[in-house]
Amino acid sequence: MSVLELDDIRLAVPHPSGDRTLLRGVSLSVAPGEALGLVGESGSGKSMTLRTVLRTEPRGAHVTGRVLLDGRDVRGLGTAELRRVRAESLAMISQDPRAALNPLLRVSRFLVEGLCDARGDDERTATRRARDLLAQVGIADVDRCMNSYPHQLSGGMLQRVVIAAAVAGSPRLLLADEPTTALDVTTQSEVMAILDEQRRERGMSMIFVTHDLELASAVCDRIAVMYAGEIVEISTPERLHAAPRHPYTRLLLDSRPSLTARTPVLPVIPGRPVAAYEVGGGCAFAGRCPWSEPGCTDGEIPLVRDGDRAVRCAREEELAGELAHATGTEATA
Ligand SMILES: Nc1ncnc2c1ncn2[C@@H]1O[C@H](COP(=O)(O)OP(=O)(O)OP(=O)(O)O)[C@@H](O)[C@H]1O
Repeated sequence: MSVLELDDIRLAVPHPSGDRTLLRGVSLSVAPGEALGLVGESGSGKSMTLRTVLRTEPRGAHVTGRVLLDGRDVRGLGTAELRRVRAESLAMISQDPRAALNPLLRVSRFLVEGLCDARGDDERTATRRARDLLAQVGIADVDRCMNSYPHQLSGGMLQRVVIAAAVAGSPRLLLADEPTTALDVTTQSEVMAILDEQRRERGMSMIFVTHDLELASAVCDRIAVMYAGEIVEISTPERLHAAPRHPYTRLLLDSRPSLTARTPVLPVIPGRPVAAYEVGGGCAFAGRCPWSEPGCTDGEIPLVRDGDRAVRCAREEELAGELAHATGTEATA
């Protein structure tokens, strides 16, 4: 059974000019121990998807569809049960570790109180565990870290503290929303390696939200590509790179900077990203797609599954070969 299954999640928020759709039927699953990358441009709905799992969507949002965590629909849980499920089964790591820590508490208090609450540890046991956890996430000077207030630590150190707290109870599912985006490049790779190592050692599943297709490909078993509030392609990193099936994925791959090809200007995807609420009939990407035809703007285009892959493109069969071999020719500067 999947650790997480999202089944046709639709989300709309109230707006003075009428409800605005932000998610248009997101379906995905995460297997035990699996890391799923959720990739797409800014505003495509990646963070909002995670928020439906945590049930922290904007106030007044209308949500339909099912969020099954180990087979139980978290959308139907009462407050007390939701709190218990969140504490036992889910952990969130966001871009800004400072938001997760109380600025008035030393790291030791943050970790020890968390461990006492979550596991019922006494203070001595929790302190010993907190120190072990900090060592496991690569903190060299554990004493100094335990005695520090958040403002005395670097972003990289703080994110390690947040990772230590997140993995402490070995939750079933880690939700990581751009956990390294705010860090410098060297710290980014160290923190990412620690997160990856801790997750694998504890057999935890993860949804990893990022703009960075390469980073997601390095640490995830499968990648789901989002566009305008829906998933347009799911695949393994290897197959996604070798043979993307959706034009948007192809153009995302083409718009990566290359260290070897000398291009005077970086190729970009033509046009601007479309918000979910702006999408009419047919394919949301049709207006920017070099391969679109008049038929692409009609009706609803389903996400068609094929083993561990899935694609939402009306021309998927015709384009399969072409998308696999196109190399940046369709992206424009
Ligand atoms: N509280 C809110 N109320 C209304 N709309 C919101 C709210 N938060 C986000 N949105 C809108 O929802 C859409 C999806 O946002 P979301 O944060 O999920 O995107 P994202 O793919 O995670 O982008 P980014 O990579 O920039 O974080 C965007 O159009 C955004 O403007």
